Amino acid sequence: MSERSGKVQTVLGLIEPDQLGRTMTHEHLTMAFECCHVPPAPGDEDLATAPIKMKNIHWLQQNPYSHKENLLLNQETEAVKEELLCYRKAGGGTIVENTTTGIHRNLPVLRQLAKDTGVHVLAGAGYYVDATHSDETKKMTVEKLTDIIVSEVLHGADGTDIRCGVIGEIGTSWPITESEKKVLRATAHAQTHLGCPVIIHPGRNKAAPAEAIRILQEAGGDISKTVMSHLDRSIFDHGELLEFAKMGSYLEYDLFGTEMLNYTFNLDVDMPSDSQRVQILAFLIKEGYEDRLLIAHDIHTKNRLTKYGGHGYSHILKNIVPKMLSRGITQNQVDKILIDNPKHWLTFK
Ligand SMILES: CCC(=O)NCCS(=O)(=O)O
Repeated sequence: MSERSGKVQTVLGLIEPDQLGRTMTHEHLTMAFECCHVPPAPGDEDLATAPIKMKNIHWLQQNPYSHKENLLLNQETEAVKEELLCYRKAGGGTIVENTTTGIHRNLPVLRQLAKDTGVHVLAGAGYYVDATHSDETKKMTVEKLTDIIVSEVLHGADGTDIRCGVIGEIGTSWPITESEKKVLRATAHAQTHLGCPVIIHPGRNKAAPAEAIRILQEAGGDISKTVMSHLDRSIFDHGELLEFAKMGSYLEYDLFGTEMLNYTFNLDVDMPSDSQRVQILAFLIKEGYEDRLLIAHDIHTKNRLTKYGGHGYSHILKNIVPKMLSRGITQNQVDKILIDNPKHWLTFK
């Protein structure tokens, strides 16, 4: 048994699982997303370079990835700190910060935010999608990748002594690349060694979540302690969703607050509204999955912050929970989704 067994590892050290409280299992507090810039539509070039102003907010919400400055959440630490204080006031306890290598993880900033706000923050080990893997990363063996991920959890990451409390978000594209497959196998090996929580970012295809789970499974990963993120934009057919749910991972709806007409990363996808997300949660609860559901906002661009007219980190607590209750989801089920399920996922075996 390790010192982590039965505990949760935050950026300020180990805590008891009961200390977590209400938990957003997929957020970013500081990161940069230049890797995923989408050129603006013809005619929108001026909007894409204009300073962020009230009159441009709607365009920004519809085209968040076409404005380079909007992709730099790491410039907004003061605003994020204010938001975390509001999150605490609204009853929030913990944030799982999913920034991994490739999108500018900054552990000292996470530690300072946790100290300044009293919100428990967990950091993520491992690597984002292939497009951000360095040449050095791409050349690594599964064994080397495993050693690095294990060390990020046991000793600290990025040259600091700040330890990660989850592996992920581990990035995958569609189709999953060879480098991403190695990282998935290393994730499974590290999880076997550590007994820790894992969280996966699937490629933008309905087959992507199951394929990532199969690779983890074949490498010995513990799927019952693994979260599949971004199901909001991945699997739409209810039958296919239930087939995926049977594989046994946690099912995460983590794009609450994102309502856009054209999802520029995949124009075939109609991004659901928050009301539709609540309907899907109610459906999965009816089908017996209330112990496997997790929710979050996945804030990763400036426009999602209240400073820029966005919904902020408290949207779920302030607006979505009342909506869930009004749609027949019970308080006990809400508490499972926000408190009990995150607690079980985040506790080391
Ligand atoms: C780093 C943040 C991230 O990957 N968010 C997911 C966005 S999406 O793929 O669901 O559009």
